[in-house]
Amino acid sequence: MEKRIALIEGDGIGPEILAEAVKVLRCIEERYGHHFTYVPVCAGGCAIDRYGTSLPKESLEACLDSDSVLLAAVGGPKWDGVDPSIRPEKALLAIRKELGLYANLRPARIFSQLKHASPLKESIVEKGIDFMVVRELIGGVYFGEKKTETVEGELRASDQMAYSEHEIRRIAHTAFQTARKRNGRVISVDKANVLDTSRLWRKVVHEVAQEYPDVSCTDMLVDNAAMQIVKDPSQFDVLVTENMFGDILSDEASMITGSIGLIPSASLGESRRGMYEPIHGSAPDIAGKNIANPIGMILSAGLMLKYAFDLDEEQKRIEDAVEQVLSDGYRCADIMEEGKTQLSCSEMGDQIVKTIRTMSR
Ligand SMILES: NC(=O)C1=CN([C@@H]2O[C@H](COP(=O)(O)OP(=O)(O)OC[C@H]3O[C@@H](n4cnc5c(N)ncnc54)[C@H](O)[C@@H]3O)[C@@H](O)[C@H]2O)C=CC1
Ligand SMILES: CC(C)CC(=O)C(=O)O
Ligand SMILES: [Mg+2]
Repeated sequence: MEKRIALIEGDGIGPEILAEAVKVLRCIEERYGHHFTYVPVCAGGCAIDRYGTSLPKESLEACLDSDSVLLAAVGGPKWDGVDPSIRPEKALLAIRKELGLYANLRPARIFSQLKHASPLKESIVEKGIDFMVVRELIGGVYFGEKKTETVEGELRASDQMAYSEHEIRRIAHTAFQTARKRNGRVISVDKANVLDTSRLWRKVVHEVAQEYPDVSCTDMLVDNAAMQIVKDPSQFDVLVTENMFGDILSDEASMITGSIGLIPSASLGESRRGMYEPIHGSAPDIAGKNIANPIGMILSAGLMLKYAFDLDEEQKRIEDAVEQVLSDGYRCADIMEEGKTQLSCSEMGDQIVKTIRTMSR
């Protein structure tokens, strides 16, 4: 199989973790006889430094010309002072929007080997943590009109939060279809006691629910959802929500599995071309030290093989190798426990590659 993969390493730990994902992909190519062409794409803070803008036209075109995009992370304090219109994060938002990637699937599943890495009590973890956050990705407050103006002698800023029915309907379908392949339970999270956007969200989700009589659908207010995720995560199967709530709740959900560094994501739209990205950011506090956990990035590459290229067996091989490495007692610093062997970012990549090579097909 021949495929073009746009690689966006971005900033902070981005280059370190993406290098490990590419190592793993090259190993998969070798073992399964595929041929992937890797196209480095400059976006984020590094593009501001080089070209004066976080998403040069050529970079967006390279993403549009690819079969899939693999993105590490963008941003960092170095660019906090730049004009908001060219911030590193703007590049990420623009790629998602231009590629029409309205659905961001963020799994929250605890590896059995990492039960002690969860900050939750053992009695809660034992009940199980395995749910999917289905986050709307190209609407809501991140994309609404922004304004900072002087009103009556003081600055006033506003960000508009808006949703149209079709934007809610399509993500609701994604959630119900996802639930059908899982345990048939959708919890829709909103703030319908306060927000008009949430009241519309609820109405449309309920309409779509009628088309999926085999899937249960309940509503939960977002403040309660934030609490329920730590109180009893086993109640969730598919959690569907709007863009900002999903951004926040998925970071929370990641931590109860041990670390944000473990969680991959798939950003999908109508076309086959999606973007695959770990859910964390550029982690400037640990950048350049070779200590970041590359597992979320590597599992994102795995999701790309499955969703973009239908390479289910290859994806499974990567996931199995990650589990094997954890069973063998290897850990990165973020999930390190007594009695285990601590690996650097690049050593973790090497160990996963070595394990893929030694596993029988
Ligand atoms: N998709 C993206 O490109 C995203 C970019 N960002 C940007 O990243 C920058 C930093 O944001 P923060 O709020 O600090 O969030 P962050 O997710 O980068 O880091 C939060 C904490 O998690 C740790 N962490 C993150 N990934 C890790 C990994 N793979 N292994 C071990 N530890 C890891 C970091 O060291 C830090 O302590 C900001 O500029 C932000 O805008 C934030 C979220 C998503
Ligand atoms: C950096 C942002 C644009 C969004 C974010 O935090 C995320 O998608 O996880
Ligand atoms: Mg986030």
